[in-house]
Order: sequence, then C-alpha cells, then structure tokens
Amino acid sequence: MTGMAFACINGATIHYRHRLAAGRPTVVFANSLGTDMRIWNEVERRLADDCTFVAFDKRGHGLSELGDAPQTIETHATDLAGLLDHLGVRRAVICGLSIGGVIAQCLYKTRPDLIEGLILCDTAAKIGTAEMWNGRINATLSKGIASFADDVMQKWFTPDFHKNRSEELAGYKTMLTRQDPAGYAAACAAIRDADFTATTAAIKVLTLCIVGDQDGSTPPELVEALARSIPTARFEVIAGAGHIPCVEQPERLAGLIRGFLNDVRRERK
Ligand SMILES: O=C(O)CCC(=O)CC(=O)O
Repeated sequence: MTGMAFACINGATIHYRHRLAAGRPTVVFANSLGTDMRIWNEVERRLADDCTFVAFDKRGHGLSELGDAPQTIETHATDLAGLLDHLGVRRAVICGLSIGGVIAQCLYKTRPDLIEGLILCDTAAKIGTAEMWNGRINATLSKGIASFADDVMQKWFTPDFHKNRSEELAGYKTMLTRQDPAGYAAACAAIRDADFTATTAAIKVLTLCIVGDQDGSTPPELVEALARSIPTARFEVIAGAGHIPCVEQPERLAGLIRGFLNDVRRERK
C-alpha cells in the first residue's frame, strides 16, 4: 500500500504511509515536533529499493487526531506499537527524529521485541528544560505558533538553507504554523516530561546516532553524549544540516541509513 492511509490506534485516528519493498527490512520513520511525515519524502525516494517504508503523523500533528489519551511519550510509543501491530510488522528498525527519537527510546524500553535497530537522529535522552518547554507551551496557547516560528526555523535549518532555499524555508515554516496548537503544546509537554537518561545504557540493538553539524536544538555534543551512553551505538555528523537533515541533506542521511541497514543485516547472520 502507498499514499495516505488511516487507522484507529489507541483511540485516535492516525495518518500513516506504508510502502512495501519485498524481502527488505522495515524502517519506521517518526518525525519531529511541529512537522508531519512529509519531511521524509526525499529520504523515502532514495531508499525505495532498500527498505519497506512506514511513516506516520504522531497524534496531534499532521492529519492525526489528538485523542483523549494522556499526552505523554509513553502514549506516543504505545501508538507506534499499535501501528506496527496494525500493519503486521513484528520487528523493524525505528528511525526517530528529535521527539521521534525519544519515542523510539521509549518503545525500546517498553517493547524491545519490536525493534531490530535504532536510528536516533538529532535527539537526546532528554531534550531541553522544563522552563523552556513551559515557555513554549504558554507562547503556543496564548500567542500562537507563528509568534516563535522564525526562531524555530533558525534551529531547523542552516544559514545556507535560509539564503539559498527560501521557497522550501517558507513551506516548512507553513508546515510548522499549521500544526494544531493543542497537539503541538501536548507534544511539548510530552518532551518536557520525558527522560531516558537512566535507560540508554541498557539498549542492546545496533544503534546509529546522527546529528546535523549546525543543529540548534539538539547540538552535536548532546547527540554524541547519547551515542556514548549506548554501548551498541555509532555516531555520525552530517555536514551542512541543522535539526532536520532529512530535508536539508537527504542524500547523506539516506546513505547513512542504507549503510546501517547493511550492518543490521550482517548482525542478523
Ligand atoms: O524537534 C523536536 O522534536 C524537539 C523540539 C526541538 O528541539 C526543536 C524546536 O525547537 O522546535
């Protein structure tokens, strides 16, 4: 199946995309705060022969409902497990960007049986401080996402992207500002309350930690610290990328994912 699909998962209608590549490993892509699954389009195109592709809009983002479940990282991880069950996927590589990477760490803690490998992209065991996220939640609900969207763009994309890819910049800013404020604020609260610092050392599957060299949200030192805390992890830096390398450097990111899938295949034998 390709294109848009919807399923009721854990009480909310979740928007997802599933493209089969027979005999290939399944990679599930979990996106970042304020984005929807279209950020993976250019990576998906490059990996068409390498993996079965699954992406989804987490609850409260894109075309997925917010629902009534508690707005925690555990709920997002339960949704992801539910989506895998719905698709009949027994084991997958999870590639999570930022909050998507936190959701992946949570899924490893609660359902390690589902995970064949982890790609933790521009993420950390704990992102930001309670003060910062409370400020973001207040601004979202009182003044709207547009009130801080330009600041977020500075973290998402490099100065070079701002200078030379202004149409895309405008498009991704629109993606951010069109998110449901309630869904966005709920995801900020979920990030604020999540801390996997105590559990990363227990990760046993092959893991690749990746960061854009100019990431203003989860800077290289933070992602390197995450990689160092996971015994099975490797660390890679993507030059010329901010917080969203799948948009800014899809060729380089797809190459790293392809190499990682080869490592996972070798590990299986
Ligand atoms: O992108 C995420 O999922 C986490 C939020 C973040 O650090 C980027 C931002 O400032 O919106």
